[in-house]
Amino acid sequence: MLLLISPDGVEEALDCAKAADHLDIVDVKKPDEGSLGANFPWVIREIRDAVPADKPVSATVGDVPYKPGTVAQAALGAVVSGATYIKVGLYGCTTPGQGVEVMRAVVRAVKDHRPEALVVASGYADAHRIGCVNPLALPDIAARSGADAAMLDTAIKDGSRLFDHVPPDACAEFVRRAHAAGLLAALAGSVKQDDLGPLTRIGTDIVGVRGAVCEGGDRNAGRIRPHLVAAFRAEMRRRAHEHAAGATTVS
Ligand SMILES: O=C[C@H](O)COP(=O)(O)O
Repeated sequence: MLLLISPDGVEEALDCAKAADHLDIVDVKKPDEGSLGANFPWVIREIRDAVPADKPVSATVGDVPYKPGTVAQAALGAVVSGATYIKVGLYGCTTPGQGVEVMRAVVRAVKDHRPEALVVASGYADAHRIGCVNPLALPDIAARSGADAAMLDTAIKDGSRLFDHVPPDACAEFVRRAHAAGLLAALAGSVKQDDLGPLTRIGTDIVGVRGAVCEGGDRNAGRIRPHLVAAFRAEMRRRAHEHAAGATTVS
């Protein structure tokens, strides 16, 4: 499982760079503009320059409306600025068809510019609270649009967590559908160390985290701390070994 960490700007990205050995993807966002709030192009560029070259930079394009043209242009902005994972939160899409339309436009805009960039279609585990597309529809939306990964995060950051809205069995089904379509499965949403057991067991490819690696577990007032990133990674390793040992015992 890869670890994606979301700093809110250059200063936190520098702290991520100090913990670079313990993380896999640096995800640029602007949390005060929403769960998948988009940051400025120059911030993406600065962060790209600040983190080691072998660490991919991801950028969120926003909690986007159902406006394929607008979103495609924003996605191009993110990839031109140096991001190689482009994440789109389908906030304003109420049907899978709308999600596919937006994501097809994004995939074309991104891949015309940089074919090897990865496009991530993200939905929300708490979709029922905001009226957007069902979380389990995301793998199909991603597959039909030519995206590379399906993701879930929470839209409302009020302390409720991924598993409060989409329990582990349903997340397992999400991962199964993503893998069946040849996609990566990414999960996030106030994930804590305690969630790493189930996330590992169900075969999650990427776990996205912010609050759990901020001081005080506070994604808004706390800052990302390298030692918390290291501790989170250590727990990921422990869970991975435990899971591998269990699999060996069973087989
Ligand atoms: O993409 C990951 C998100 O930023 C997760 O943030 P969170 O762990 O504070 O919910």
